[in-house]
Amino acid sequence: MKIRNLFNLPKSKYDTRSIVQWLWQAWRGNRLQAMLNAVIGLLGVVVSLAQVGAVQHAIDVSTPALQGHACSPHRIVIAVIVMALLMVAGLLLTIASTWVSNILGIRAQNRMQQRMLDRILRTQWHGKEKFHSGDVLNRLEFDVNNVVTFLTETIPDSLAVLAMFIGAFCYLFAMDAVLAIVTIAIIPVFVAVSKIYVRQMRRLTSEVRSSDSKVQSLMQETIQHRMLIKTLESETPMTERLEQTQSILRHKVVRRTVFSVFSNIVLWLGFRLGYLIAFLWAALRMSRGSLTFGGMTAFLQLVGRIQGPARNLTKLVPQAVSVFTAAERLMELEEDPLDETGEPVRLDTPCGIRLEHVSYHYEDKGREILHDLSFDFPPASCTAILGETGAGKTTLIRILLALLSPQQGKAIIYNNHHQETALTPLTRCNFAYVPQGNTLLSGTIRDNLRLGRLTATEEEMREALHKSCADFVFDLPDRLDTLCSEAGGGLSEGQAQRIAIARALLRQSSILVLDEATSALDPETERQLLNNILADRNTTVIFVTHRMAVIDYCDQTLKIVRN
Ligand SMILES: Nc1ncnc2c1ncn2[C@@H]1O[C@H](COP(=O)(O)OP(=O)(O)OP(=O)(O)O)[C@@H](O)[C@H]1O
Repeated sequence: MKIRNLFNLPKSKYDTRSIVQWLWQAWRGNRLQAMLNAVIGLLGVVVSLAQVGAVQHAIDVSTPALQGHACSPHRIVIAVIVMALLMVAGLLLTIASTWVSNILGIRAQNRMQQRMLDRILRTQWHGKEKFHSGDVLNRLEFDVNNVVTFLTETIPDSLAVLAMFIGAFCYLFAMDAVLAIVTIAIIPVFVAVSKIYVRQMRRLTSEVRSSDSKVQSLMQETIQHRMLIKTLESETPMTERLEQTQSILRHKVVRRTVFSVFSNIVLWLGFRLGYLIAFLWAALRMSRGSLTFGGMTAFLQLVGRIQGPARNLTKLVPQAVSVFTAAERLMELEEDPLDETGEPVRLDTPCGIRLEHVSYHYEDKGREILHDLSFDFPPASCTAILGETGAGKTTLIRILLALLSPQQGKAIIYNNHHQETALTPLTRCNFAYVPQGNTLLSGTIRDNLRLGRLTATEEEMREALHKSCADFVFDLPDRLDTLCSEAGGGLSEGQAQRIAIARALLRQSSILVLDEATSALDPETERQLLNNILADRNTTVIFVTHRMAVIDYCDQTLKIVRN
């Protein structure tokens, strides 16, 4: 029977086999931690069962009736020393387990987050994001944590738990077979009940997870647009919206908690009942003289050591189900194909671009944004792309940068040395791009410039800043080490734009694409900047612009007309 049917999981787009394969791959990356946890867990079982034997032995050697003569203090002391050594061993194992969980745990989680983030960054892009960024963050944080904890702690711990269960059962069986069977007789009932439990818990947990994602998405978007919200005087509506979203989450958490408390009470009653039965049985045997006092103590400890693992094993099922949910949520992030990989194709400068009958429409929109467009951007030329808003200028830029590929026609990069090739992600190295708006990241100005070229020297940064009319950086108290907050916070729009242009210049690419990149500059600075950029006749420059000042500098224009 399929696992999904067994646990009544809702239909998913991934089959059980692919989820298990995905989890297996994830496990392979964290083998060391999982194995260490398993070894520590198994040693813990050995120590724990040895403790039972040691206590039994210590009590028995201290009981005169059993010894038939006065007890030897020497033997009692040795028995207690053995108990103490086993306690120390238990403590050392607990320390080792905490160390492995915390130190190696955070490493394993970081590794998986890095891998996922890298995958997301290299995924093909189709014009807009599939998931809300808050939702993606929620998955990268909680679902990754869930998967890593399950693979590196829960599964190895379960091995130890199983070993403890079997070891304690055998020990008890050797002492009293009937009692051992009575102790585990309740397990089939648990398995039957846990099926109903899992179904309900799975539904409640997935509702809580998706509400949690919504709360995080709302908070993230609110903080991101704090300025806008202030200017719209929408602080109260936004807080109220958060309260509404959170109240749904609270309601779902309450429902899940009520269900979980109820299940725990039922579980607790079952285990207590089992314990009382075991106690009664052992007490009766002791009263008849067929069980020593040490034996009675061992009995009770062993019942605990059977019931504890049994309880933990029952928890494994809902945990496994929740890991399946987490794995599916992470697999969704890896669903889209990767960009083409390989050696970047860098052509000798200057390069041009030829569009041959290019047509493009976004996947979910029927309207053709670009229709049968043919155009030549010759090497070392300067072109202005014009067009009314929404006509498709940015779409065309995305095609040049190979972020989108046309459904029809060809987009080719070429040079005067007869090199030419179709535009692909591998030809992106020939481009430097300055997008619309403020695109600086948090960190220093130097950090932002290094995104243009990691190896850029201070002198090269100075030169690029000078070319982009951003000499003001050297008048700031911390110069290149001036800290910007998110989206270049702390700088004016025009200052951020000029640093973004310097960052693009540092790429030293043969084609420079600027999307409304001078919109926040005063006419004099804009003129100076255009002169500086166009002085390099090895660079092909493409402006998307509505500004006459820019158009006047260009050799040709391309007007995109709305279809
Ligand atoms: N990811 C997308 N999915 C579907 N349609 C899109 C997507 N991105 C843009 N569009 C649509 O494509 C059309 C062209 O958009 P584009 O951003 O290229 O226009 P634009 O000329 O750059 O506009 P503006 O001057 O306002 O920036 C618009 O009608 C827009 O609604």
